[in-house]
Amino acid sequence: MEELPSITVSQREQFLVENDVFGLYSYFDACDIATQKFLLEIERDKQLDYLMKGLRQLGPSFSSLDANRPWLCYWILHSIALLGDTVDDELENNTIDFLGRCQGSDGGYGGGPGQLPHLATSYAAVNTLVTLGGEKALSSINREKMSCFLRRMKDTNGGFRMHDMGEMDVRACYTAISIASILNIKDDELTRGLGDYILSCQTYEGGIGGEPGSEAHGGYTYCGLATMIVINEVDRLNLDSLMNWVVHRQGVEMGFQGRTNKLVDGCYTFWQAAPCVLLQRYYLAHDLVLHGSSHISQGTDEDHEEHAHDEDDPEDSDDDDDDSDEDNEDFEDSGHGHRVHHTSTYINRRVQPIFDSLGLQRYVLLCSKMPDGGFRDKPRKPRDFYHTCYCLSGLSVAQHAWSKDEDTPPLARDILGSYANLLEPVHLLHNVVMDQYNEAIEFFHRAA
Ligand SMILES: CC(C)=CCC/C(C)=C/CC/C(C)=C/COP(=O)(O)OP(=O)(O)O
Ligand SMILES: [Zn+2]
Repeated sequence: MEELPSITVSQREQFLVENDVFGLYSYFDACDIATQKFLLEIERDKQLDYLMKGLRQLGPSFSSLDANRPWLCYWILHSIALLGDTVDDELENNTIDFLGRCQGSDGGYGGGPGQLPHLATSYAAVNTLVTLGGEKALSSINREKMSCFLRRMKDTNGGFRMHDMGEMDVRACYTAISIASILNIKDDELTRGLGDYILSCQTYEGGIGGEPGSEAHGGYTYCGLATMIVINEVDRLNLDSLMNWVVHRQGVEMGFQGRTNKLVDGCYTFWQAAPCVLLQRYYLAHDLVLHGSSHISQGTDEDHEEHAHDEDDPEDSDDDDDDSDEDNEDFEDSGHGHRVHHTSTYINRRVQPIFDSLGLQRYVLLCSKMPDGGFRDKPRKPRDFYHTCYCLSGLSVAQHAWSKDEDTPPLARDILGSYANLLEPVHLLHNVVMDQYNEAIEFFHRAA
């Protein structure tokens, strides 16, 4: 008897995931329009309910995250901010007090009160306080001591360690430089040799690994690229190969994988889509040509139509060829508190994303979104706050990817599902919502 060809464990896992994902897409395609609309809804109330409950009280299974408590604050509060909501005064004050107790006497924030200061939890704490905003939250950060902590983490080879005697990697570089940039304490001492270190982590594939010699990975690629942009050395990277690597991480499921030959995962919606947008905007701003691609230029995105905006899309009646760049107040109320912008207003400030933005939104909304709120990695996985934060962050990046700059709002056709799905825009280098970022920058500029 002829032997069946054997498949590897990885091939089998990939096959099972594709089966689940395509099963969900086929189910969606077979539904009537009303059900489809419902399935694509972000369901803000359910999201907020899941998030608010988590911020107030977590069950015993979360004890394993005891060294990550500022991260839980950030994942939850940033998700709430992306949804355009805020917490009440009591929750806000409790969060500020709690993070104050995580702040070490020699600077930086630990994973909980009395724990060793660590760069990752310091980044989470600072981003949480920036997300809360206001005098009390922002002034609770001891900038002088944070500056000492960052200097202590700096290594002579240019990189940073995660904590005293800790490991050195691209995450540490990014978290240190993101904190320093937001708090307005970045200087030559912190940036010296940093570009050399990140450069040594770019691999033959084009992406960036965690440390020299490690495999390229989406999480580290985001960290490395964002760091190079913040320190103004991004042109030292091989940008063409980085671009090539990152766009090819979007697979047949339409979500992103973290590294070559690995499975799709909702959290990479942010870690991989943000570098795509950062690179595309950098290429556009510097008049660089993307080799091997015709769609990076100022597309009028005709093929965008085919992804089905439905009958309530106000774009359908518009003249897409109008390239007027005037702010002609050409909007209407979507009925969800958002104002829908028409193509004619913003066409010159729009671009065809270098990844399939609507496909990515479809993966997040149909495969990662859970019926009772929260988001997950992939079908059959449970929801969690990390994936909720990065699925929502990535969804926001995908929705806003059609704009050449942060000031151009998305059109209805950029958003999969109703315009009520529109999320707040994030600052791509720090992953805090734009308004909160602007407030913090102003505050720490005055504090200097
Ligand atoms: C700001 C900050 C601290 C950023 C962290 C960035 C980040 C997500 C790094 C990823 C770390 C990593 C090697 C995951 C691989 O896990 P895996 O092998 O379970 O997943 P995979 O199969 O998808 O690669
Ligand atoms: Zn994940």
